[in-house]
Amino acid sequence: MSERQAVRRALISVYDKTGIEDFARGLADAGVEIVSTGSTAARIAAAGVAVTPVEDVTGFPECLGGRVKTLHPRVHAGILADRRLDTHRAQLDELDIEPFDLVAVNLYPFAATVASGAGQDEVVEQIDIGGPSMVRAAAKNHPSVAVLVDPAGYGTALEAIRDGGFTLAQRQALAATAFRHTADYDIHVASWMTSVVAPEEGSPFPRWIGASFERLSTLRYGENPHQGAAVYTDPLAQGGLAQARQLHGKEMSFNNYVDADAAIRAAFDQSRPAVAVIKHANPCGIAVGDDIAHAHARAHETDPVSAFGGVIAANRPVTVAAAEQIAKIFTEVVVAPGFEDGALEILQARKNVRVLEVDPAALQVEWRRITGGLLVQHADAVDAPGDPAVSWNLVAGDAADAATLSDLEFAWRACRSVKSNAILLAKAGAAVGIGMGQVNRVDSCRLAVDRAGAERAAGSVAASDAFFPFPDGLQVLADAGVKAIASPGGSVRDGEVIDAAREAGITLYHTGTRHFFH
Ligand SMILES: NC(=O)c1ncn([C@@H]2O[C@H](COP(=O)(O)O)[C@@H](O)[C@H]2O)c1NC=O
Repeated sequence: MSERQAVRRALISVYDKTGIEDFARGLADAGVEIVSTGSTAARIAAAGVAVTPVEDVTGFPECLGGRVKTLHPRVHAGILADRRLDTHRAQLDELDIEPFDLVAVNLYPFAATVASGAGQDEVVEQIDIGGPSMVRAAAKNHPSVAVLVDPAGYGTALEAIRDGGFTLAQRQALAATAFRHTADYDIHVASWMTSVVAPEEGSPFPRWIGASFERLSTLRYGENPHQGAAVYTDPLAQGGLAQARQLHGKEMSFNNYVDADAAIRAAFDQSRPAVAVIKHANPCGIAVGDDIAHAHARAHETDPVSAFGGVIAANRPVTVAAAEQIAKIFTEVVVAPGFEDGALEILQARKNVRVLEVDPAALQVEWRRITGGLLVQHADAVDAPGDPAVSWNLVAGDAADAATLSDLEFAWRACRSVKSNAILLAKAGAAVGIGMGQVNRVDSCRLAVDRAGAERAAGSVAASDAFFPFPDGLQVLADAGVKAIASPGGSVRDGEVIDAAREAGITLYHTGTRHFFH
C-alpha cells in the first residue's frame, strides 16, 4: 500500500455540473482550496463555498468566448510540476506558482452535439481544448496529481481525501481513466473531421477508423476452453446484442454470443412474427407464423434433432404460449425484444436457459479482423420488402401463385442468415430443409433435400444464396420435387441452368442479388 498524498489545492472546471456543489463543499470541509473557471466557479460560490476564480491565478481574463480560460503557464505549471523533483519545486517557488494536487474536469459534449444534428460551427465550438490539456497534464503527472473526469467519482475521491489523500495506485488508476477519456474524445473529433468535415472523394470508407470499446465482461473462455475471451461494448451503440439486458440464466459464453447474434440476424430479417433456432451460427430452424408461439413450433419442426441446445431469437415479444413451448426443449439462449407478462417467469423456472431482452440494432457497417488488419464492408441488407413478382425476373416455368411467391420470399430472406453455400427449402413459411456451409452448391442442395426428407421436400420452394454454377444442384432439387426456386442468377452457365429448370417444369426466379455469408 503506497503512501497517501494529501490534497491541499484543487482545480475544478466542469461542463457537466452534476454534484459539483456537494463535491466542492466536501473539498472545502476537508480544508482544500478550490480554484475554478467561469460558470463552475459561479455554481460553487452560489452554494456558499469559497472559491478562487482562475483569473485571479492567471492574472488574465477568460477571452475569445471561452476558448481561452485555463491555457496559462500558471495553471499548467501548477498541474505539471513533478513534486518529487527538487528542480521543479524550486522553479515553482521562483515563479511564485502554487501546485495543484487535484484536477476535476469534464469536457464539452462534443459527441452529443454531433448527434443533435448541430451545424459545423456549433460542433467545432464544442471541441474542448483547455479541458483535455488539463486532464492530460494531470494524468501525465499522476505521481503528484489526482485527476477526475467523471462526477460519478466525486464520492470516492472525497473519501480518499478525508483519509489523507490518494495513494499512487489510485492516482495511476485515475490517470488511466483520464487518458482513455481524452482518447475517446479525440476519436470522436477525428472521426467527425475525417468523415464529415473533410471526407475524401472516391471512397465511401474513411481513410482512418478510430475505435473505442469498453470491456463488458471477461468470459469464462472463448470458442474453446483453452482460449481466453472477453466481450466489449460500443459506448455509443443504441441497442444490439452487446447492450442486451440479461433477465435470467448463467453468464453468456463466447459461443452463446456468436449464436445469439446469428439468431437475431435471421429472425429480424423477417417482417412477420418469426423465430430462428441457431446451432453453430447457422439456423437449424426458421419460420414465420401467426404469432411467436406458432413461428417457434414450426421453426422447431424444421429440425427437432438439431434444435436441442439451440439458441433462439424471436422478432416479437415472447408470449406465454411460446415460453411454454420453449421451456420444454433444452435451449441455451432465448433472445427477444421483450417478454409478455408471465412468459419470463416460465423461462426463469428453467435453470439452464439464458434469457436476453434486446433492442435490435442493425449494423450499417461490418468489420472483420484479418491478420495484420481489418476488412470493412457495408452490411448485407436483404431487399426491402416489396413485391418479388415485380422485382425478380421469372426465367423459367409459370409465374408462381401468391402463396408460392410468399414462400419464396420467406426462403430468400431466411437463406441470408445461412452460411454459404446456402440452400434453404421452405413450405408455408417454414424452413423444411437447410443445406449450409458446404464447399460446393450441389452438396448444399443434397444436404437440404436430405434434411427435409422426401415428403417435405416434395412441393417445397428453395432459395439459393448465390447462382447455380452448373445445373447439377438445381437437378438435385428438381428430383426431390421442389416446385419453385429463387436464385440470384449471373452464372456463365445460366442458360444451362434455366434449361434444366424448364425441362423439370420448375419455376425459377432470378433475384439479381447475391447473399453470400461467410
Ligand atoms: N479553453 C480553455 O482554456 C478551457 N479551460 C477549460 N475549459 C472547459 O470549460 C468547461 C468549464 O467552463 P465553465 O466553468 O465556464 O462552465 C470545462 O468543460 C472545461 O473542459 C476550456 N474550454 C475549452 O477549451
